[in-house]
Amino acid sequence: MDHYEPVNDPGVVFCIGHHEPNRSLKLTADHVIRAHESNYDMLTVPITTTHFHSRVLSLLSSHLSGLQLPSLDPLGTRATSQNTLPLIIPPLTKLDSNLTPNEATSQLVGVTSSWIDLCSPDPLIADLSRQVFMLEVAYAAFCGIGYLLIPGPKLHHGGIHSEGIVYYARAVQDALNLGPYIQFNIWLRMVDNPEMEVDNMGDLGPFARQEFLQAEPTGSTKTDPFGTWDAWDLIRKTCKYHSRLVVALSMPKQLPALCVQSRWHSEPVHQLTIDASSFLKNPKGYPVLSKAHQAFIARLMRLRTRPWIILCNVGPIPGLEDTEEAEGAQSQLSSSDYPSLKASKKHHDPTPHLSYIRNLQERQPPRTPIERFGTGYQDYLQAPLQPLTVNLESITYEVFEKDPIKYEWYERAITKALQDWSDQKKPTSHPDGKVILAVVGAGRGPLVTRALKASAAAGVAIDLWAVEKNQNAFVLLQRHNEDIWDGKVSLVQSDMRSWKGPRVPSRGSRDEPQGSVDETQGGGPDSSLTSRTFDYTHVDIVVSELLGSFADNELSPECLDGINDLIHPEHGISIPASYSAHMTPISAPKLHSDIAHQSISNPAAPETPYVVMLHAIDFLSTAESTGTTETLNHHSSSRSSGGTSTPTPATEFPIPFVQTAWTFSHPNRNISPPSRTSSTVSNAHNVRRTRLSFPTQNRGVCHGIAGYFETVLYGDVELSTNPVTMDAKSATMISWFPIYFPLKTPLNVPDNGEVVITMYRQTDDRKVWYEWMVEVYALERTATAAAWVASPATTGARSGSPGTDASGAKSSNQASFRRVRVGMSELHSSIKDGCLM
Ligand SMILES: C[S@@+](CC[C@H](N)C(=O)[O-])C[C@H]1O[C@@H](n2cnc3c(N)ncnc32)[C@H](O)[C@@H]1O
Repeated sequence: MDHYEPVNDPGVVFCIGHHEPNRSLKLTADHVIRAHESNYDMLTVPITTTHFHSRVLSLLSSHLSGLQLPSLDPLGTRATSQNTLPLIIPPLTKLDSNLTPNEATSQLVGVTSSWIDLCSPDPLIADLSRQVFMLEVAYAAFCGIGYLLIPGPKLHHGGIHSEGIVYYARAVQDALNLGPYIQFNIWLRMVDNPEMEVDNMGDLGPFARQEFLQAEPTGSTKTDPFGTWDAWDLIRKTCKYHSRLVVALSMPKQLPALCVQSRWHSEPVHQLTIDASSFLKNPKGYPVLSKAHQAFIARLMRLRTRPWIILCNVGPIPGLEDTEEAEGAQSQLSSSDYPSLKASKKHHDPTPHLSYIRNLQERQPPRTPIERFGTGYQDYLQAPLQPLTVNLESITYEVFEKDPIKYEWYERAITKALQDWSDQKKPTSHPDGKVILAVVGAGRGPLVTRALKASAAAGVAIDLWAVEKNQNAFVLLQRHNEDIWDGKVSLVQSDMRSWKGPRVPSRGSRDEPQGSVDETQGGGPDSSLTSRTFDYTHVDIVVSELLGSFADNELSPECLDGINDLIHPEHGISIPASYSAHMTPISAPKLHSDIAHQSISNPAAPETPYVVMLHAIDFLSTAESTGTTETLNHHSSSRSSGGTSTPTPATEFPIPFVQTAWTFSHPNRNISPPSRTSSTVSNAHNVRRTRLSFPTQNRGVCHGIAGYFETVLYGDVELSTNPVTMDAKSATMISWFPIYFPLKTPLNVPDNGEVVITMYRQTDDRKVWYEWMVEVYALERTATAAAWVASPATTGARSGSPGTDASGAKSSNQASFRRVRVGMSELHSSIKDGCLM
């Protein structure tokens, strides 16, 4: 069970900014106040002016006019001294920027020039662009600008596609050092659509010399859904997942497929820019967003760090821009778009886009119970609890006890078990015919209360025992026994593994009244107070809740082994009857970045499984159909948040492919008897290993493995944190967050590939730990079926991979595929932080 403190739901407040690309004002504190009065939270400001732009263009043009045509040298390179003759831009002058450090600066988002081309294949243009960029970053840093909006890399240069991104990334890396207090927002489109990448008058891109451009196209001219994400991935990798490097995402009029939306949802999107052209018109002519856009915004707004919304080209802020500029901007809207001022002055809204977004803020869907409960815990890494070795605090138990589902389900399971016991007329271990029920690991006693209720509901008498090793919690158990349970419970303060079992009156003395008894470790009912004699007997029903986020990671198997022999050998049952660990590979850039930074001081950080409320993640292996925006439109109401809710085809989430790693069942009738040659009991039967194959549809990066659990309490009463089954089995249960097994070095995953996870549960009879390793395969189409055909590893898998046939071979139109390993992690091990038994 996980531990976190719930906090009150603060509600969703949008932070909204205004972007005017041609803003030429010298912004002062008064302007910012004006913007606030209009209900905007912040404004963007260009770092440099058109004067600076003109100055750079004239420099370039006079430089080019004096240059010879770039030629290859005898060694075949164009990187010669002649061709790379630098052009140095002199420092900024007062006419080059309208920005002045003042009280308003902290409310401004600086925008660097979009007319540069850091990716240019022409070294002259790329270097000139780099200088412009650096001058702007340095001046923004000097002025105290905290946030910079950096237009994303230009991906298409004649026939060359996505080749210069590394130069862009290198420049950003330098900029991060130049502006040590600036957050750099790389402004990206959601998909790479070459048609959207148009050059404007004065852009440096078209000045690239023909000799550096390739005649023959190397890249596709089609839209690449993951093209801009690929560019981002390269930039942030070059910059080592820098915490001040984030995404400003431009939301297009037509949203891309859900798999692309999900990818961006997992990235650090700190700004969401919405152009006036992305709005639709409602019947009254007012700007509105489509249901799909609303759903995507709602999804982003549930993240721990909500993006700011920047409205672009939506007309002036009233009273801020001069009339000419205002008219220019407004002219983008046709006159029929809005009721004319004359016609309906009373209803005129000078900022209709802003009003709409503010209205959207009010209409944000309510948070799910787990979101409310876990506010502030999204993507927050926690070490798993070790309740076996550490005594929990009362507040921790109090948090557990707030779960609206778990205890209810336990009560149902116990009631059913008692009813079945009675219906099947099974003999009991108590001489009076009562069913002997023991809650082991009783904590502060909520399951004890539920067991008493279940007994009353089923009409089956029980002899109830509660075993707890936490001496502090035991005080409360004693108090509850007196105040709430009428002394009906026999309490045992002991580690369950050394409990000798319940004691019942000997057959001959069973008519004597039985009172409540307190038992300390190894002891029994205080028989000196009565004339009764007692015998040890079996437990009929053992109830425990010792589960962790990955089922067995809080050592439930080892604890329950300790009382295995106490459970009646024929009729005895355990609630839970079984539990299983489940997993799936994920992309989790935020978690990777946090762990990478932690590992500077703690080298074991990437070899530790963490409990974490997964939000900003993307499932790499999903069911084949990832849905469309249409689906999203139709079902925008049936949603909940992040990776923790159950996606169905009717929701906004692609369905993850989650597989079972292994299972434990209790009582375990297969434990081998203790060795005669050794005093220690072997734990070898609790070792597990698995190797599971996960098909991946879209390229991405695997940062680690998400782990979940399912448990059968009794019969059809089950609990689940598995995103695929949790809604059906135990919707709104809040007790557990998933577990996350990180990879030290993220692995790139190709389109239509496979991720294979090998995982061990290891033990040395003193502690338990996990080992994990990930391999990535590309599936190569082979000409004939004679080649070795893919046979995904599925040992231990409960179900086959989507897209694989019964034999495990990928098949499509008779084509065969060969698996080629393209990446492999090291074998990670949590042995240093293993769970002590
Ligand atoms: C996750 S808490 C559950 C507490 C309570 N049953 C509930 O559901 O709220 C697990 C409890 O088991 C206790 N525990 C763990 N291992 C134990 C052991 N070997 N013997 C006795 N108690 C144990 C812990 O001290 C803790 O109180």
